[in-house]
Amino acid sequence: MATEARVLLRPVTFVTGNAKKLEEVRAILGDSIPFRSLKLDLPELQGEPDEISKEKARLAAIQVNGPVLVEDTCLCFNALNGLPGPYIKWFLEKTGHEGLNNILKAYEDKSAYAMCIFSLALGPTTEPMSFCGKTHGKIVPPRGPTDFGWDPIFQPDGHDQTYAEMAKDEKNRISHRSKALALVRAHFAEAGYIFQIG
Ligand SMILES: O=c1nc[nH]c2c1ncn2[C@H]1C[C@H](O)[C@@H](COP(=O)(O)OP(=O)(O)OP(=O)(O)O)O1
Ligand SMILES: [Mg+2]
Repeated sequence: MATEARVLLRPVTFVTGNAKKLEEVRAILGDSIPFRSLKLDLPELQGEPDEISKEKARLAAIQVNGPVLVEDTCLCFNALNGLPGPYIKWFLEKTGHEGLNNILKAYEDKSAYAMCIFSLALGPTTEPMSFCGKTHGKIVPPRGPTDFGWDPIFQPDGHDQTYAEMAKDEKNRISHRSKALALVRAHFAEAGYIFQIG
């Protein structure tokens, strides 16, 4: 059955307040999906990661009044059943890399996963869709440049470097963000959106 083509009159706006995320999204997507970016620090609810991301998309779609893409990133410690999860931003700000390592000193299990949930809303009245990517690894004492969040303390499985130590294109090949964006691209390929951008 042919998918109904949907015409988008505007490029998708990727809304984020985080310049490093935007840099990675640009590098990963290239020109596969026409998008522009908008810097807004959207309020984030408490709750399950999928709902937090969808709610960001709803708020962004109202502000932009057009198609939007947002994402919410979690860092989940298995010893803590997934926490800090969506609250990693505040844990990182208040306790730093050292504090995050110290929390896990109480546990033998240092395993963790990085998770990105992108949410796409085609407009202010359509229900957002989510796309989730995960990369498994472990929490280690910080190594490498400190210019992006918790990258220095996350070492993905099968690698001996932290995200921070890796070359950018290597991180982008294996990251939670690129896995989620592969699903976003597949959705765009299947949904048959047509961009009529004047
Ligand atoms: O690949 C990553 N490698 C290392 N650190 C990362 C990564 N991706 C997000 N992060 C940090 C940013 C923030 O401290 C927290 C997620 O919080 P999160 O709300 O998703 O990000 P944000 O508020 O900075 O930007 P946004 O305006 O898109 O919500 O983890
Ligand atoms: Mg945020």
